[in-house]
Amino acid sequence: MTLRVFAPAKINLALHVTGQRGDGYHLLDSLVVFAGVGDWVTAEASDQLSLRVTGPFGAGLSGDNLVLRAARCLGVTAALELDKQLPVASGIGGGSADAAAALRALCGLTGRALPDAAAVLALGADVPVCLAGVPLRMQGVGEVLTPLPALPACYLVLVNPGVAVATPAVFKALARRDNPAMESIPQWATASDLATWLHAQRNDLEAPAMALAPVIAEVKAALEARPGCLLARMSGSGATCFGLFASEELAKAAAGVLRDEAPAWWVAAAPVLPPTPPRT
Ligand SMILES: C[C@@](CO)(OP(=O)(O)O)[C@H](O)COP(=O)(O)OP(=O)(O)OC[C@H]1O[C@@H](n2ccc(N)nc2=O)[C@H](O)[C@@H]1O
Ligand SMILES: Nc1ncnc2c1ncn2[C@@H]1O[C@H](COP(=O)(O)OP(=O)(O)O)[C@@H](O)[C@H]1O
Repeated sequence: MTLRVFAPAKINLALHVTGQRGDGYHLLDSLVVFAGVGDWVTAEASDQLSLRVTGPFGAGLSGDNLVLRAARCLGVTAALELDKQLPVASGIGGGSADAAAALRALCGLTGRALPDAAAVLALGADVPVCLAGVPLRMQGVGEVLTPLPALPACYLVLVNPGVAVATPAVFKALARRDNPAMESIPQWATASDLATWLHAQRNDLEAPAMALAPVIAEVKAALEARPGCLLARMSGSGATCFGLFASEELAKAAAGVLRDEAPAWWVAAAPVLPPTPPRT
C-alpha cells in the first residue's frame, strides 16, 4: 500500500511576537492559512525506514530530514519519498509541513490515530498547525490553536528571492519581544475586508529579517506594486513574502509579471485552502 499526502505551504498572514518563555522560545499570536502549492510526501509499507528526496529544492536539503524525524517520533518504518517543491528555510513551514504530511501518511498506512499537538511540538513549533492543516489562530509557541470564522475566497502570490533566512537568527535580532497581540478576530465577508483587518496587524519578524536580508524589502515592494494586491507582507521568519489578491486572474497576472521582472526569484500563485466555493 502506498499513500501520497500534500504538504501545503503555511502562510502567516499576521505574526505578532508577544513574549518570550524562560527556555528562549517566543510567544506568538498568528493568523495561519495554507496555500494550494506545496511539497508531496509518499509512504510505502516497508520494514526499513528510508527516504528519497526529489523535486526542484531537494538538493538544498542536508542533515536530518524532518520527514525521517516524524517517522522516528511515531516509531514506524516505511519507504518515504519527499517531492520538494517549496524553497527551504523560507518562512512557509516547508519542513514542518513535510513532517505533518509524513505523520498523516504513516498513520494512514498503519491505521494509527494522528498524534496530538503536544506530542508533535518537539518536531518543530509549526508542526501542530501544519498537522491541523486548516486556517487557525496560532498562539503559545505554536501549540495553542483556535478555529477561525470561514475565510472569504482569496488568492496568494508567494515570492522567495532565493536567500535562506535562519529562523533563530531572526528571532534573536528582534528589537522588542513584548509586542501587542492581534486585534479581536471579526468575520470577514470579502478578501478586501480581510486585507483591511490585516493592514492593522503586523509581522513582527519582518524588520529583523529585512535587516539580515535587505532583498526582502525589494520582494515586498515588487508585490505591493502589482495591480490588485490588497496586502503584501513577509511570512514567518522570511524570506518569502505573500501578496493577497481577490481573484485568481489578478494573482496569476501578478505572478506572470514578477517572473518576467525577476527570473531568479521563486514565484507561485495559489488559492488559500480550502478554496471557498463561489457564493450563489
Ligand atoms: C517563525 C515561524 C512562525 O510560524 O515560522 P517559520 O519562519 O519557521 O516558517 C515558526 O514559529 C517557527 O516554527 P519552526 O520552524 O517549526 O520552529 P522550531 O524548529 O521549533 O524552532 C526553530 C528556532 O526558532 C525559534 N523559535 C521558534 C518558534 C517560537 N515560538 N519561538 C522561537 O524562538 C527558536 O530559536 C528555535 O530554536
Ligand atoms: N523536509 C524538510 N524541508 C525543509 N527543511 C527541512 C526539512 N527537513 C529538515 N529541514 C531543515 O529545517 C530548516 C528549516 O527549514 P523550513 O522548515 O523550510 O523553514 P521555514 O519553516 O522557515 O520555512 C532548514 O534549514 C532545513 O535544513
